[in-house]
Amino acid sequence: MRHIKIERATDGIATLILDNADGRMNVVNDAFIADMEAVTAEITADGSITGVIVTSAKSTFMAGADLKKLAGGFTPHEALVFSQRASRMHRAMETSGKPWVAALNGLALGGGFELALACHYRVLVDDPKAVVGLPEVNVGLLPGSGGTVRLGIFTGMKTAIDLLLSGRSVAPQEALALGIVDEVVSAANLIDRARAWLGTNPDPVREWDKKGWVPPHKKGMTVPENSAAYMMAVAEVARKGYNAPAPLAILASVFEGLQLPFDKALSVESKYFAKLLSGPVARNIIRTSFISKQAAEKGARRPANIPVSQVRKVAVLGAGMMGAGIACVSAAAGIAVVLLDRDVPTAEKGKAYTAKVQAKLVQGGKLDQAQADAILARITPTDDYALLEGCDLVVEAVFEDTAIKAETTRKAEAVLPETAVFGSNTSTLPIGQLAQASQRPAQFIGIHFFSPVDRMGLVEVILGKQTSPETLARALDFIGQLRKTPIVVNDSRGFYTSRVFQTLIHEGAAMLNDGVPPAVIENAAKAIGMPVGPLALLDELTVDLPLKIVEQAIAEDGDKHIPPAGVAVLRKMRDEIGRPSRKAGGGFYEYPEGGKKRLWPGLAKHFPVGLGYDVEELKQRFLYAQAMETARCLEEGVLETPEDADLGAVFGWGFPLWTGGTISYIDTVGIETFVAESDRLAQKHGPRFLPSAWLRDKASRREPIYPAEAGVDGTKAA
Ligand SMILES: NC(=O)c1ccc[n+]([C@@H]2O[C@H](COP(=O)([O-])OP(=O)(O)OC[C@H]3O[C@@H](n4cnc5c(N)ncnc54)[C@H](O)[C@@H]3O)[C@@H](O)[C@H]2O)c1
Repeated sequence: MRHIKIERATDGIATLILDNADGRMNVVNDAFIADMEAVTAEITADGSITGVIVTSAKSTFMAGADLKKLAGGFTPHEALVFSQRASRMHRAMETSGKPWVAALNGLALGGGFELALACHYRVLVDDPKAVVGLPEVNVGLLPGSGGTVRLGIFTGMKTAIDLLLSGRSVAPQEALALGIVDEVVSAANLIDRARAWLGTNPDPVREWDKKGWVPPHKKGMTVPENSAAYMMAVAEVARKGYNAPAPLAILASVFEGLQLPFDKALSVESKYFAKLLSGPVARNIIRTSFISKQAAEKGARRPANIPVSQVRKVAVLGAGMMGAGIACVSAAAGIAVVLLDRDVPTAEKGKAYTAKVQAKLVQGGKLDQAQADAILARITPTDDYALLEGCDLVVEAVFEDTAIKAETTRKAEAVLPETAVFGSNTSTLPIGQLAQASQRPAQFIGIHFFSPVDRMGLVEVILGKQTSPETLARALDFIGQLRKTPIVVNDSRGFYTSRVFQTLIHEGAAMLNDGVPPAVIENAAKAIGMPVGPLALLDELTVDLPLKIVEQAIAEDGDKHIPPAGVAVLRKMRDEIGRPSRKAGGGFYEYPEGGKKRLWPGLAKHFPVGLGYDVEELKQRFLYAQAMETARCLEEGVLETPEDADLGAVFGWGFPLWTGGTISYIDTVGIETFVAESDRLAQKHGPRFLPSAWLRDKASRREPIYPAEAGVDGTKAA
């Protein structure tokens, strides 16, 4: 047995020690299930064994399912077989005729906690890191090996729904209060307490396996608090506008499970699980937010054969909003930071941002004061370029102005070591253009952070034509030190994220011109899962910024991918109406002092509401506009991989995770449908939706953009 060790004691108690031979954590996969089936059969047949303790040799108990396996592509039948087998594994433990106790020595999540729930008793170590929970909803799934059924019985509908729909991790004391673990004890006492409970001669037959057991909510809808909790949860799911099918499947599985005989309930749960696992949403979420993300973080795009480097001293030029954030995350990663601005008070103000962030972490118990002080002490605010001596890498974050950026580049290079990498945090200016000011264009690169830097995990790396592979490797090593997720794109106007993101706001503005009520526009964007509506976004950005970008693009290459009607709306807001932004006192919204922002009623006069609109088509326009522009980026070589496209979309500008990202969205819709629907939208709304020959060609060959038939780890689908 490779993943489970069995120790037999003279008192008849067998201890199973989970110890995944292939990885850092215990996970549920075929190999583990096979081991567990064999060991359970052995225990059941062995009359000398009187009780079983399950614990782990790792620092955690068990993390859950092997996500690589789950993303591998399942048919509905394969998914059903997988779920039923895992369910049977737990049932075999539960009905072995011996009492089982889970001695949870660390975190137990997902499949790990389902295994614990299948034991007759659970003892959890009293350690803040030893959280328990069923987070499957976060990957578009439900716990499919008894989790929804047992949790429903243990806690009742309301708590089960709360835990399953939030997917939250529960700390030991709360787990005890909720009754999902039976004891919380110190690490030293864990096994003794498990053993002591077995010593009390517990009944190995669960109540639901006894004759005459009535499911707790057999009366179903007639139990008022049960049906009320269910209906309120359904309404809440609708209100939040979830697009993934998992929440509704979870609700149905718990609700129906509480009304059925136990094994029937498990089989219903398996069916819901199979539907989710064989559908595209779970696959998309897992692929982007786990598999591609981890690959990017482990250096998927890092040029090989270049020694791994480490930044010890970084210069951040410009201590404004972005520079302050970049200094903060660099110092927190243990890097010495020179934070330079035009004058010392401004640089000091930038440093104060780190003090504020660290103070919050100390307050929340995430950091102690000495650590916070050490982080702050790493930042040296200055206006003196001489201090840049010895910096391995620079991130320039001064105003978005080519001349100012050129001046800071020249001044910095005069002092920096010959080998230093120069990264610009520009969001729109082509890297090739900025590199003209550099004496060392091979060492010049775009390192584009997102705001707020300390909370946004993505960094878009932009390669100029002359950027060397070594510079790319060193930039990626730096991003790795900051524990952020990189994507790598090639130079062009707006690169990838800024270029595609603007299509959302221009589409929203065009809708206003079409006569769609502003509230409907905002709600349509939120209904697909965008975090903020386009009009609210425009108010935050100020209409000047997208206008400047689009006007330049139109002047240079007559951009046909931006709706002219949307551009006209932005111009009108700025030039005629005089409401360019929130900062300027108001834009599409008004911001009453002390009150909540609300859409500005004057919009109705300037943009009269038309006769009709189709909300589904509005949603489609938002999704298609962004997906189409991403496809163009891939076709033009701005993007090199669909993985970079999806990571940038989801983690850069908040494209809804349920889609997996803009390219996964096209593949999920189906490339032929995407092209046909785009043609329809183009006819109705303009050439920005027209598919290119490249897309049409793929559609004619029914060739998805992600490599066909390959699992996400490169293996053939199971
Ligand atoms: N704001 C965002 O969300 C965001 C996101 C990604 C990238 N960016 C890019 O990051 C850069 C900075 O943006 P920001 O939002 O932090 O701007 P900001 O206006 O908040 O900060 C810019 C800072 O640069 C300083 N500065 C200006 N000229 C200087 C000079 N000659 N020498 C030294 N310091 C100088 C200013 O004093 C100011 O503190 C821009 O290129 C912007 O496009 C911004």
